[in-house]
Amino acid sequence: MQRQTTKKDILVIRNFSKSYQKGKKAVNDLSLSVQAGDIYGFIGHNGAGKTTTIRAVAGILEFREGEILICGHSIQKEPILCKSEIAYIPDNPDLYEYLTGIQYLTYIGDIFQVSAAQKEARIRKYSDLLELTEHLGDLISSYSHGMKQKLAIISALIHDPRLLILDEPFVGLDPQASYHLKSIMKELCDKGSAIFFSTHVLEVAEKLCNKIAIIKNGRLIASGPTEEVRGSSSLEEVFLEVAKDE
Ligand SMILES: Nc1ncnc2c1ncn2[C@@H]1O[C@H](COP(=O)(O)OP(=O)(O)OP(=O)(O)O)[C@@H](O)[C@H]1O
Repeated sequence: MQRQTTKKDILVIRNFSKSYQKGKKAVNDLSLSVQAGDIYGFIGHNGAGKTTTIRAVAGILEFREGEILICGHSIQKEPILCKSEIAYIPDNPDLYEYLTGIQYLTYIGDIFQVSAAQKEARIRKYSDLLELTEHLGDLISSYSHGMKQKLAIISALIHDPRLLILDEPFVGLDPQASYHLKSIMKELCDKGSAIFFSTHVLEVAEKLCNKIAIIKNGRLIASGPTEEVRGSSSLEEVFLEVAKDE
């Protein structure tokens, strides 16, 4: 019998499949759930199907097989409602280069109808933390890759999302920014939100995540609490073992 969703379920993926080409499934019958307070790491080899899953969860990739629920609502049937609850940071954020940092953040805050006071407070808090405040008046086109990533992170936090979805968030961030991002992730989850993110950095996944899913050739091959997935080995050992070709 299919498990009912509970109030704590922030993200439920049920039997999700996606093919780009006929006859070849990029993701095959994937099911998992992310609950309030979870920092859920999604790991797998190149081409395993992580970004495909993440883009479907974020509501920017159409699919016909399976269902994805955000706080109990279908991303296909109620996309606007779902998108008001989530924030998605792709691996290579596409920002409006002709805006300044502050113009961009204000614009994103307005789209999510965040009050002026909350917008200002969150922009100040996260820009200070990520040391971007002094650059907010500059055009985004002048930003380095890491600065653009920081801006994307701040913009994702402006509406205090229930679900933060990140694709390879630590690539390109300096150690200090990585440290602050990890503390932001923990803080968000302590407040009852949830995080679902892909990474190739297994040490980070092992330390940061209370739950892990491993995907291989489009199929989920392990998922659950990090200690259970890891068993008595390190996550790296488990990953290398399951990544071997059958
Ligand atoms: N737009 C697309 N058109 C056709 N095939 C695609 C497309 N996007 C992804 N694929 C294929 O789907 C499969 C899964 O790709 P996906 O990008 O989801 O993997 P990934 O786990 O995110 O990989 P990586 O770690 O390299 O980012 C791969 O075989 C890939 O070639």
